[in-house]
Amino acid sequence: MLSAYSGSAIRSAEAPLLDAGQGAALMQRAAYGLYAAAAAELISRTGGCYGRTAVVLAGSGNNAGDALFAAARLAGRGVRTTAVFTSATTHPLALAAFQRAGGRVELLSEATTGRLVGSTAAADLVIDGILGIGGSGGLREPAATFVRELAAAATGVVVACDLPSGVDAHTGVVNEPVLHADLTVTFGALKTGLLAGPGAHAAGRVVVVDIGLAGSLPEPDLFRLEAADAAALYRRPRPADHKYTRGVLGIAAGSAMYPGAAVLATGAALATGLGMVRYLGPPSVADLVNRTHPEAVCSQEQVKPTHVQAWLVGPGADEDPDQRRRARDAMASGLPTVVDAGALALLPRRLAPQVILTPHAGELQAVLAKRKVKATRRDIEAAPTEYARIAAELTGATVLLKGAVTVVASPSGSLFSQADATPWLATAGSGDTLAGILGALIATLADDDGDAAIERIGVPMPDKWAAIAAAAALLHGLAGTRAAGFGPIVVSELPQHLGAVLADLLTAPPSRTQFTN
Ligand SMILES: NC(=O)C1=CN([C@@H]2O[C@H](COP(=O)(O)OP(=O)(O)OC[C@H]3O[C@@H](n4cnc5c(N)ncnc54)[C@H](OP(=O)(O)O)[C@@H]3O)[C@@H](O)[C@H]2O)[C@@H](O)CC1
Ligand SMILES: [K+]
Repeated sequence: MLSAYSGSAIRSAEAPLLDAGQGAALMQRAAYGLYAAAAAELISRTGGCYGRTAVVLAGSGNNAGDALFAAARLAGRGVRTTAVFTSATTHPLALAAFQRAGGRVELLSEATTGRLVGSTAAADLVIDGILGIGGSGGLREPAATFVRELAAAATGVVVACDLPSGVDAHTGVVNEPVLHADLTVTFGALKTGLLAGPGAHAAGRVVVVDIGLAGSLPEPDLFRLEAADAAALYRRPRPADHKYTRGVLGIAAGSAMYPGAAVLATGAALATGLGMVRYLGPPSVADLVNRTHPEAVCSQEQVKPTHVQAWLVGPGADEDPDQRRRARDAMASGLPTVVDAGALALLPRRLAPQVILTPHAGELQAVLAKRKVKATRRDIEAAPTEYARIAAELTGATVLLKGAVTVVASPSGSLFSQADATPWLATAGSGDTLAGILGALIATLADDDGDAAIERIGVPMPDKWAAIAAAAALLHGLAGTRAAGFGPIVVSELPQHLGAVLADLLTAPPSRTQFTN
């Protein structure tokens, strides 16, 4: 599991080391890590270092200090380095080291912007050292115009120092213009803004350089599950199991108008693996589910007499009054329940953490509007962690906000983010399969064995449902990525790919990694 921290958490972890006079040593560790990663990137893209060109974009603070010390080391390997200063002052010792190593200096101004955009775009490597965790809001002029024009040009490889300048370290909000990085080299620990929101896309691949903060870090601000965590969380069948001990999921999905949603959710739940799916819905849809998935037990029952460990309600349920009643009863049942699509319009005032809402940004907008929180869809897409957290707080439910990076907020305040999906998954029916996967996971992990699995992966118990939701997003993303390897995704085929993903995960547990996005 990856853990990420806000900028202020990193600052407080650094504080005792700075008080002990280790500031310069911290910067040297950061600069060496940046140099080594940038050199490796340059070599892999251009075949070497000697004679290549690099431009460092340098601001006024320690972020520029890291970047200039790293550039001085690159100059020592024969890289022709230039620093473009966006402000009249900078880190004096780093500037001196950079100039001693032969680096050239340019000052950005209105008059020099056009020329410097041209020379920076032509360089083999650009290191973005304008702002780090000391930045607030968007870039100021003249840096803003320079970066806007540079971002529109084709550049060599872009390496961000600590984080892309203009990305909010805490929320991942991108204050445009931001130079998107191919690689972000971040110091001490992952920053929340590199794993969440649009910041995750601006950061590219992320490498963490250990500068010795590990012992001083507080509780993480955000988690990301890795494939190894999903494998550790997954409940494998045991010799003494029968269909009722493995977990039964009740699905009240689909309607005469949208029967396919029931088929997709059922198929995904079955492919995830569980004891049984009980399907409740109109006869015509039950008939279709029976024909496509004969192992599902179909009926027109209501929620109350149905024996299940968990519920999935909402996909394709439309205005069907029986399905609406089932959705309301499932939410009131006290059982773990996935609430998707149409059922999101039926939420009672207050829910519990084992109820997991799975909106996209538009649906979350409607959920929030009913609770007097005004936000446009764009606001939510720009700051998904903030709005998911507000929704979890206001409803008491766990909230999985679907998006390019999926965010899960626990009503305890914890956050997860998963970036396993491929854009190919943005297609009708995809959400129904995610709901089915999540439904199967909550049905199989509802009991004490589920609690033990949560302990095994090191997640605090109040965040059990959020972690399971994150695991569902991860499995859905991996299955989608695998499916997209064969071209555009046909969602009804996703369960087959999910089966293959699970087979790999469960037979050869994947190794853990420090690289993300
Ligand atoms: N602490 C340590 O020892 C270590 C720190 N490390 C490194 O230091 C980085 C943090 O450095 P930092 O604190 O100096 O801030 P930094 O991000 O360089 O910003 C500089 C200044 O920019 C200004 N500014 C703010 N917003 C702005 C805007 N929108 N547009 C333009 N300017 C803006 C603001 O000054 P202002 O002009 O507002 O007075 C601010 O003070 C960290 O990310 C890591 O790389 C590592 O080496 C490990 C050891
Ligand atoms: K930066």
